[in-house]
Amino acid sequence: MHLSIQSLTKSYKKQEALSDVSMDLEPGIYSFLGANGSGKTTLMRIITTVLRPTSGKVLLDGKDVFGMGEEYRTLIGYVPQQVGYYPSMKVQPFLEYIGALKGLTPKQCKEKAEYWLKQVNLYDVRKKKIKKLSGGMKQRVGIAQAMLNDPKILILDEPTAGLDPKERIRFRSLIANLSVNRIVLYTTHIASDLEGMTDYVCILKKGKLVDLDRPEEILEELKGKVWQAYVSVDQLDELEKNYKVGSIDKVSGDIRVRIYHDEQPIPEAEGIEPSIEDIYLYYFGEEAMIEKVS
Ligand SMILES: Nc1ncnc2c1ncn2[C@@H]1O[C@H](COP(=O)(O)OP(=O)(O)OP(=O)(O)O)[C@@H](O)[C@H]1O
Repeated sequence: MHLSIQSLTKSYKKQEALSDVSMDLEPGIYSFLGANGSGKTTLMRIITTVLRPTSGKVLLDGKDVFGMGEEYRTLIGYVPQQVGYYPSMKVQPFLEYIGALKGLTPKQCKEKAEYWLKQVNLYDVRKKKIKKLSGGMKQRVGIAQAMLNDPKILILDEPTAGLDPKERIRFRSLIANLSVNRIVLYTTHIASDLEGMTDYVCILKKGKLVDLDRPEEILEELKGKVWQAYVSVDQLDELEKNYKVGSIDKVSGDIRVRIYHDEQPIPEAEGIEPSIEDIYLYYFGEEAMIEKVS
């Protein structure tokens, strides 16, 4: 299975949300990292065919997915960013209802609902109302409903938003299990979501794909560009004006900062090994700082 995204561009009236994005995807996990408004949701919605691009194509094994209709939609499982999921319905009846909408027989609906409830570890709460579940549980209901027809392409938009650290870990292992023989795409703006969970990182910035590589390759690219220094408050102000600065903390009275720059920014800065958290700050330092201030 091969999903080819070719020169996708999407313009909304005045705004270009995606600009000439191309990539080739094989089974595995792809995480799309980007600041707010970088075009992640727009790209996911085009891949699901919910949204048409202004130009460009999405091909599955050489066929244009917009011409495949139902044949393509049965291969797709989509977990959108915010879903209501009928709060007063109980978990299993909800899944069976979605199964029916997807064209499964009543017997298949029951079997598939029970199978996926076990897979996502929700079997014990199958008789509870959806509104009574935690954020992480609702997220898993979303995954179960997307998996009912065994899609070959699973798309999750911001699946870890609102999850606590334990739920995030659970989510990671669930996704790792699901990615065998499937293309799994998920969007995030949380760098730690990449840790030990993704095969490829796709970095979207202002609608453009600026990098697509294995996380270890991206870390390799950052080598020599991540610096650490101990500074005073005045120096910190100065640094923030001139450089991308991240993870500021106090260490026995001094302020420890990480600075992202292709060359040594100040003489007292020492080069350090890049970590997964640095990927986000390196690419989106400016936006991260704006978010912090606003
Ligand atoms: N229906 C729309 N009409 C007009 N502009 C839109 C529409 N949907 C998205 N945009 C704009 O397109 C750009 C990309 O939006 P998109 O939702 O794809 O980004 P995102 O990376 O998913 O952001 P977020 O993390 O905030 O969800 C943004 O500037 C957004 O304001």
